[in-house]
Amino acid sequence: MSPIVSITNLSKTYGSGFRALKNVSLDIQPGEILALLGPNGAGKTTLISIICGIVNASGGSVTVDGYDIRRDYRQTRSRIGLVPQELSLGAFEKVWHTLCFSRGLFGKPPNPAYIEQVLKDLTLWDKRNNMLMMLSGGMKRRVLIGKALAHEPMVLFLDEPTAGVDVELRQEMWALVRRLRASGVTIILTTHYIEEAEAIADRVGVINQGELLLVDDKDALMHKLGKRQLVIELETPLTTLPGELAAWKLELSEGGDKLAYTYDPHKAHTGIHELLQALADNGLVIKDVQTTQTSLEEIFVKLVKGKDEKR
Ligand SMILES: Nc1ncnc2c1ncn2[C@@H]1O[C@H](COP(=O)(O)OP(=O)(O)OP(=O)(O)O)[C@@H](O)[C@H]1O
Repeated sequence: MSPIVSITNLSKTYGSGFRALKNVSLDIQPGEILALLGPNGAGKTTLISIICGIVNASGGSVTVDGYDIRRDYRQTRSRIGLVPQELSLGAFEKVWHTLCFSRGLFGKPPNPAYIEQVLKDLTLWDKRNNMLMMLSGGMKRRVLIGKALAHEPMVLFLDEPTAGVDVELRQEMWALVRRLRASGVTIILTTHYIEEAEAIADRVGVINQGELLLVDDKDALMHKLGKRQLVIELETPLTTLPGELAAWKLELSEGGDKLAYTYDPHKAHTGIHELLQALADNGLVIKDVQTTQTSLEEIFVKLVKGKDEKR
């Protein structure tokens, strides 16, 4: 399948001389949800802004559905919907009119049935005649999504869709993103929230200081870099580990009451069965057991930190 967005060696140096993007290359496949994860100032918005034609690249190229963003700007822009970070909506405009107007800007003929569907999908239908200033923050955010969808784009960019949004609304937004994907829209979102990437992305790209450190399938990333730990709580704390347990490379907690065994859950043989047997053979009585999985957050922090330390 050809990528819907293809980014090749993209660079951006702002007028101040600051290099916000350094040779970024990335292919985005139709129908996927890609999360671009990175700390403040990593270059995420710059990347999106270049693809949407708001910022000019200093080098490299981008195609959308096979069209070049510079040469075929109108073709590419009409295929893209952008939901910006900031709420930038007129106060007195009505919801329905906002979406219809936005559609018109792209030269698309009116399609009330489509706009109705978008508003229903965004659960804004009963607010269609409300002025924007009468809406809650969460509703305004959904109007921004509706505006971005009004011209039927193939690719939707969401810049920090849930920044400053409460937990309930965040879950609602995630469900909405999934529904949009199911309707065939490719979604690229930027986020600081690792749990957001973990919850909805098919692939995760990590950006730091203008560089794309990696892009990988979310599950593969967790699989490759994630580790699982079995934490065993003992009835009686230990001062030292019995030599017979050396093979498991256990970590003994400070108080001596917990043993941590790190293993690969994807291996046919994890060694847990033998470990439990060896504990019993050494007269160690287990009080409790617990398993923990490295989160995407830990993986992300390790990646970004590792890169910073090399500088
Ligand atoms: N117009 C500009 N002129 C100069 N530097 C800029 C300009 N716009 C952005 N930058 C710088 O480029 C870097 C990347 O900014 P960008 O907004 O792309 O980051 P981001 O990853 O989206 O950050 P955040 O998560 O905080 O939104 C930052 O250091 C920023 O200060």
